[in-house]
Amino acid sequence: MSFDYTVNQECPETKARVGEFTTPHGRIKTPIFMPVGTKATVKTMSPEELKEVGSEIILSNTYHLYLRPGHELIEEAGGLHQFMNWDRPILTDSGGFQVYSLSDSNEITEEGVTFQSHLDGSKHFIDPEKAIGIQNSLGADIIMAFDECAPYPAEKEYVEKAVARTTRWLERSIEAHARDDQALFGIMQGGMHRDLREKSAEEITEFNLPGYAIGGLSVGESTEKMLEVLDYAPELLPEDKPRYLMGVGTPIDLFEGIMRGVDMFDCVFPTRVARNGAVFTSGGRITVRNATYKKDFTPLDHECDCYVCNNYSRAYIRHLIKRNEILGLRLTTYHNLHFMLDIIHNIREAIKEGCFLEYREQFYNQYGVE
Ligand SMILES: CNc1nc2cc3c(cc2[nH]1)N=C(N)NC3
Repeated sequence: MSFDYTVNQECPETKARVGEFTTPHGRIKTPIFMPVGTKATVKTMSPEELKEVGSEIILSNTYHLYLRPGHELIEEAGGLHQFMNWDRPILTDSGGFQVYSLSDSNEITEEGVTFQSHLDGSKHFIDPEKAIGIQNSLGADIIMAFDECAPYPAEKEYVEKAVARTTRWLERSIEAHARDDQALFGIMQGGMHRDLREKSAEEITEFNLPGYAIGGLSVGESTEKMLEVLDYAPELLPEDKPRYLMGVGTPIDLFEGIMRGVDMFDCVFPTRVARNGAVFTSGGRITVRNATYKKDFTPLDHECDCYVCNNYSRAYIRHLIKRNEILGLRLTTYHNLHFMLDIIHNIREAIKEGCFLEYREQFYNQYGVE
C-alpha cells in the first residue's frame, strides 16, 4: 500500500511544515506526538480516553512485547491492534535501543545482539531478521529497522562503527520485511558528529523508504547538544518523507524540533512525570503534590478545557497523588497528554496560518521560557 506522505504547507520563516500520510488504520497529520504504550498500554489510559485527549497514533515496543507476553501470543490474538483494542495507527520500535538501555548484559556482534532479559535474566538473541519478524507479527502500521544505537558519550570510532553496522542491519531489515501493509522506517545514527550523521543519512536514504528517524538523541546529552544536532540533521533526510525524532520530548522540544523540520515525536516524559504529580500548565510545569496546592480549589490549568480541568481541583488531585490513589495517576496523565496533543494541534494550525513563530513566542512567554 502506498504511504503517500504529502507536505501541505511550509512555514516561511522556519523549517516547520504540516503534512499527512496514510496507514492501514487511518490518516496521520503531521507534526504529530505519539504517546508511548510500551507494553501494549499507555499507562493508566483506556483507548477511549486516548481518543478523547486527541491521540492519533501510539508507540509500542518490540523488546518488551517479545519478552512478555510474547509476540506469538499477540499474533494469535489477531495482532496488537486487536489485542489492545486500539483501532488507530501504531508504530513499534525495533528493540535496538531497548536492548542496549534495558537488558542486564548484552553482546553485540555483526550477527545481532545476545542479551539477558531485565525481567528474569533469561538469555535471548535478536537480530534484524528477528526484530522485523516480531514487528510483522505484531502488525503495527509503522515499524522500525533494527539499528545499533551508540551510547552517549561514546568514542567517535565506536559511533562510526555503529553507523556502518546500522546501514548493514537496515539492508537486512529490508530483506526480512515481509508485509507491504507496514511502512518500514530507516534510522539515522551518528551521535553528535555532523560528518557521521551526513554519512548515515546518505547511506540509509539510498533505500528510498517511506520515512526516516533520527536515532541516538535524547540519550543523556544536554538539550543544547541535541539542538546543535537538530540544527542540521533533519534536513539531511528527504523533505518529501516524514522525519521522526525518537524519544523526544518535552513541550518545548516539540516547538524546537518542529521549527528545525521534525515531523514526528514520541516520549514517555509527559506520562512518566504525570505519575509523579508533575503536570504541564500554560503557565509552566507545576508539581501538584506540593503543599502549595493543599487548598487550591482551582483547575490544574486555568486555560485548559480538558475533562480533568473541567471537573477536578488541584487540591483534590494533590490529595489523590499524595495517597498514591490510582485515579490521581489517571487524572494527571490524561491532562498531560491532552496538553501535549493540544500544543501539536495548535502548532499545525499556526503553521497553516503562517503564524508559527508568533504562537511559539506567545506560548514561551506564558510558559516562562526565557
Ligand atoms: C528516550 N530517548 C530515546 N532515544 C532513542 C533513540 C533510539 C530509539 C529510542 C530512543 N529513545 N530507538 C531506536 N531503535 N534507535 C534509536
